[in-house]
Amino acid sequence: MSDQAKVRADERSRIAFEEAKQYIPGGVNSPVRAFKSVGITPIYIERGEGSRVYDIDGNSFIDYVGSWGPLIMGHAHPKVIGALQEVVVKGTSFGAPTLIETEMAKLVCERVPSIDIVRMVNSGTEATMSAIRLARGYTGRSKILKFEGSYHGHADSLLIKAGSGVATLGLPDSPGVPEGVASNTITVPYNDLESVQLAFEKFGEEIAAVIVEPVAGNMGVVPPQPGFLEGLRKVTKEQGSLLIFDEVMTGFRVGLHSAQGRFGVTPDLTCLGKVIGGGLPVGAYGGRRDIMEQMAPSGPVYQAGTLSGNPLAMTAGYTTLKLLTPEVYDRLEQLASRLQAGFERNAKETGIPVTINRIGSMVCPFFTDRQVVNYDTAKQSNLDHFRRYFAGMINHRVSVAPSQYEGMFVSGVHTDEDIDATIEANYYALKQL
Ligand SMILES: Cc1ncc(COP(=O)(O)O)c(C=O)c1O
Ligand SMILES: N[C@H](C=O)CCC(=O)O
Repeated sequence: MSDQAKVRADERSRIAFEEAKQYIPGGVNSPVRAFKSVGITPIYIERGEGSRVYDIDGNSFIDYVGSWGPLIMGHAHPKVIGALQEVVVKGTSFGAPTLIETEMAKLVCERVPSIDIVRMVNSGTEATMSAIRLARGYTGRSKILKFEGSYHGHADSLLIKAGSGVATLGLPDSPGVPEGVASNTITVPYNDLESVQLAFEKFGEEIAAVIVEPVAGNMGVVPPQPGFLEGLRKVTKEQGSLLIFDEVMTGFRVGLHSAQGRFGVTPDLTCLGKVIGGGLPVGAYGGRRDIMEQMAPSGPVYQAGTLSGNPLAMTAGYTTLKLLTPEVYDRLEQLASRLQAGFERNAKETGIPVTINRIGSMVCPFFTDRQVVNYDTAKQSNLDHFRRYFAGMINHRVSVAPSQYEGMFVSGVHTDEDIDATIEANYYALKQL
C-alpha cells in the first residue's frame, strides 16, 4: 500500500443509488447508509465474507462496520450460514412457539447477569420501546431520563437529543414527536452523575426509569467513567426508579456477559439486539422476573410481534452466541488494542490531533486532542477532518462508518494482516489531511 491510494470505482454504485432514490426516501432504508454527511456515494454491497465486504463495482474492503455491530464473527460465518440453511427449508415463520426460542432464552439468561427471563422482539428499537413501557407500567410513573447523544432506536420518547444518524444529520429532536411525549423525557450529559442527581431532585417520584448505554456507542465510542454506572444504580434504587441498560450495541460485544458483566453493575432491565441476531433482525428485553412478569400474557403491560422469536433470527443468533468464547474476547481485545496503538502512533507521527476511545472491540478515533467523555466533547471533533479522513480510508479500501458519531467494530475474524493494513491506511488517510 502507498499514499497513492486508488480512488474507488463507483459508477455502478452511483447508478444504483440514483435509481433507489426514485423509490426509497433518500435512497436508503436507514438514513446512516446514505453517506450524506461525508458527501460520498454509498457503497453498494454485493457480498461479504469474513472480515471483508465486496461491492458491485468490484472493490473489496476490510470492514469495520459489521452491519453496524451484529457481525462479531464476521460476514457469512460458515457455521451461521450452515445452521440457517438447515432450518430455512423447514419454513420461515410460524407465529407459534418453537423449541429454539426457549434454547435462545436460556442461553441469554445464563450469560447476562440481570436477565432472569427475556422476551424476543424484532429490533433494538422495539426492545427499548417495550422496556420503557414496562418501566412505566411497573412503577406507575411517566418520565424517563436519558443521556444527550445516546441513541436508543427511533421510538418517539427516545428521539430526544439523540446520537447516531440523527446527530450526524443534525436532527437530534425529530419533527413528528409530540411535545406531550417529549416533555416526559429528561436529558442530561453522559458521565455526569451530578446532573442525574439534580434531575431526581427536581422530578424525583415522576421518573420511571433511567435508560443508559453502558458504553455510549452512538456519539462515537464513549466509555463510562469510573463510578458512573455504579452511581446510576445507587440513585435509581434509592428513588424507586428502574435502571435500564440499553445493551443493543454492547450486548455480547464487549464481553461474554455484556457490559454489565464487564463493569459489574446489574440493571433492572436490559435491552439487547445486534449480536444476538447474528445479522438477522432481532431485539430482546429482559430482566428481573417480578418486573418482566408484568408483560402480557402473565401481566397487563402489552407488547406483541408477528415475527418475534422468528426461527431464522433465533438460529443465526443462537449459533453466533455459541461461537463466542472467552478466547474470542481475548482475541478481540488483542486485535483492537493493537489497532488503537497503531492509530495513536500515526496521530503522533502526522501531528493530527486525534483521541482514540476504545472498549474491547469498539474503537473510535475522534478528531480532537481533548478527552471525549460526553456528547459536548464529542462534538468538538473536527468534522471536516473526519470527512476527509473517511474518504482516505475508503480510497485505501477500509470500510468504516461514515460518521464521527459511530464506532468501528473489530470482529473475531479480522486477521493480524487486516489490522496492519488498516493501521497503514489510517496513516495515509491522516497524512493527506
Ligand atoms: C444502543 C442502541 N439502542 C438501540 C438501537 C436501535 O436498534 P435497531 O436499529 O435494531 O432498531 C441501536 C442501533 O440502532 C443502538 O445502537
Ligand atoms: N448507530 C446505529 C445503530 O447502532 C446505526 C444503525 C442505523 O441507524 O441504521
